Amino acid sequence: MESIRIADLSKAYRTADGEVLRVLDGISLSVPTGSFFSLLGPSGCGKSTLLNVVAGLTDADGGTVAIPDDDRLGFVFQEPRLLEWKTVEANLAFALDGTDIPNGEYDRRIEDVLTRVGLQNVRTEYPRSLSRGMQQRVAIARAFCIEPDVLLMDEPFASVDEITARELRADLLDLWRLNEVTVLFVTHDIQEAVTLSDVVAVLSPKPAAIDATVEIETPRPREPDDEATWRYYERILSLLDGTSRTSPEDRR
Ligand SMILES: Nc1ncnc2c1ncn2[C@@H]1O[C@H](COP(=O)(O)OP(=O)(O)OP(=O)(O)O)[C@@H](O)[C@H]1O
Repeated sequence: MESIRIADLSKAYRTADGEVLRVLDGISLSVPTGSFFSLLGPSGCGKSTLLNVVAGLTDADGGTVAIPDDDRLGFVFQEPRLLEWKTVEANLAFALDGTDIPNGEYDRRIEDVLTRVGLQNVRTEYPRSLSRGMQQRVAIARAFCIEPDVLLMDEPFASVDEITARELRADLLDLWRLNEVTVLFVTHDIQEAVTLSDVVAVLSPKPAAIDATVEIETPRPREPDDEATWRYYERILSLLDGTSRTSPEDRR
């Protein structure tokens, strides 16, 4: 079963000086239901554009994205994007308002998810009184409180320190397992992709095409300095560098 099917997606932007900037070039991929699937590529290659097209926030020029009609989508971006004038619990309730989840369930869901990410004590705080890492934790809780079928994440840990990022990655994996959600995760960090993912799709520089998909087969939890993690790291780095020929095993 698959949750997201992308076929032959293309996209170009027109720059301020009228030039055409081709960003996506015939992207096709299939994201299995319940998998943790990463899109990895160099800065500026078109990862966010691809995720935004999947999210329906940007129109493609060609190709299709298919997600089952009744699937609920959640988002987490690099910035927490919390509503500053609402408390933590009100931010989560606002996300729930956008769904058909009955009001009577809000309290339990908010309490559950905040407890899971260790934020039950800041339920009535405003975002400004929280650290950046805690704000991003709230953003993750907000995404999970609606119990999404598909979660789209755009470099969610790129703007927090590495210690916090490690904690957040562990929390994310716990929530992913518990909720059986399909995650499509954008990153340019190879170790992050390897430690988290079932599958890493390696994108070429823009216009982005899928250069290879690599299945990460080692059991979790995976540490950044595990030998197996390093082996995958080297393999993916060489794919990104283009220093090694893509093996038939990688090119699917
Ligand atoms: N609305 C837009 N209009 C014109 N050009 C754009 C627009 N959005 C993105 N671009 C350009 O398209 C290219 C791909 O951008 P995108 O943000 O999708 O890449 P990315 O891989 O996510 O980059 P990063 O890793 O740096 O976030 C970049 O050159 C960017 O400047």
